[in-house]
Amino acid sequence: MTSRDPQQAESAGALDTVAEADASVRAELTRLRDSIDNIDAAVVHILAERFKCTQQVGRLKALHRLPPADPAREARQIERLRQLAETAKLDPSFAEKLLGFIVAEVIRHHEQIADAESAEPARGNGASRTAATAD
Ligand SMILES: O=C(O)C(=O)C[C@]1(C(=O)O)C=C[C@@H](O)C=C1
Repeated sequence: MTSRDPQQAESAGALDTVAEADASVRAELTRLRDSIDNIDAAVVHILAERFKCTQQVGRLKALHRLPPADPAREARQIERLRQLAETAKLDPSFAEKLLGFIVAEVIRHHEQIADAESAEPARGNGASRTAATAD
């Protein structure tokens, strides 16, 4: 029940705001929200680390003219993640969708890196390839 329909909310005795709830309920909600905030922060940090790795993969792929996407690798990741999700009692399709969302962003980054590399191959990490093949 939400308080979006005031009439419905009133008939069910629903409250409009958390501030109106009992102090013990508010305390429990605060405790749970503190944990949610910690978990969200961990997710952000973990994702940031993952993107640091994938940026390096993107540079490596661009440098060696490898395609941004690797569907076979993705199929293995999906299979592994679905199994992990099942063990952890997380919806496997949710886990797959989440991975797909992240990987789509990674591929977009890889393409940007490859575009920059092909436009200016002597810049960035491309310099090492140029240096290695110079003279
Ligand atoms: O492993 C790779 O080849 C990557 O580019 C990383 C990654 C990923 O984010 O996990 C991204 C794109 C590929 O299609 C597969 C996996």
